[in-house]
Amino acid sequence: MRIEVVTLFPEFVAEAVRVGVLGRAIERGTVAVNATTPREFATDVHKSVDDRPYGGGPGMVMTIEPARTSIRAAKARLPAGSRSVYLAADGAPLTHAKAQELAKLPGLLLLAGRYEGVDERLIQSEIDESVSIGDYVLSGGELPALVLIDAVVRLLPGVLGDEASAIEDSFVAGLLDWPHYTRPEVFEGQAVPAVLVGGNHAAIRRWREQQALGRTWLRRPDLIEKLALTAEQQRLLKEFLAEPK
Ligand SMILES: Nc1nonc1C(=O)NC1CCNCC1
Repeated sequence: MRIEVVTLFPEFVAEAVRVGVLGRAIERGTVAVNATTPREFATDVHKSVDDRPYGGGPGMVMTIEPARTSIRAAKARLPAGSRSVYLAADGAPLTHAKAQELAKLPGLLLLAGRYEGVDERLIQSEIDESVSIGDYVLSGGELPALVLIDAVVRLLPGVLGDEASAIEDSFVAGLLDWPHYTRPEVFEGQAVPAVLVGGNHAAIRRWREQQALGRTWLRRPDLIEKLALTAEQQRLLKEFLAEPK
């Protein structure tokens, strides 16, 4: 997969993707991430990329040019069938399902905006869809682009050492994750749940599913409502809720 990020801070993106799972996926050639700036296509002496908003109001707006030239140059480096995404607070939510959908594509163009936003005509002419990583406003689209890249790349074949860890991620089942523990087995008197050190894999799977169900019910009832829980899941959840906390 090839990913082109159009951003005013290409060095930030280039540095951030060099670490961890992303960095290894790039080294292996599973994914290529290239970041470029519209500023290299700016024709005025000040290398302008923004201007004041029509209608007044605070802040600045990213102008159509040179961003459009930059986007089109990036698209020319992407394979046919690639998709262009604008990271914006008013975009559609980034979900696991969306990440799975994007992970099937041969390439992605990610536009990371700054300022109040970008000229709407640029979005209309160059962008396939807008995506948001959450209902809050950030100072730039670079962190959202990096979040999207991480969520997508970890789903590519061979990227995760143990592919099961992506498949087992509770979000695949529409649930929050279960709690994780590692050594020491007892820390300041707090022991790891006995089931996890008992070696009974069926009991461990059951406990993890029960924890995922319980935590989702407590923290994200909106997710639970979307699920058609099996009779066994309903029983596990009822048992979880009956336990003294
Ligand atoms: N939340 C967000 N998910 O994606 N992008 C988000 C965001 O806040 N973008 C900023 C909005 C204001 N202009 C600079 C970019």
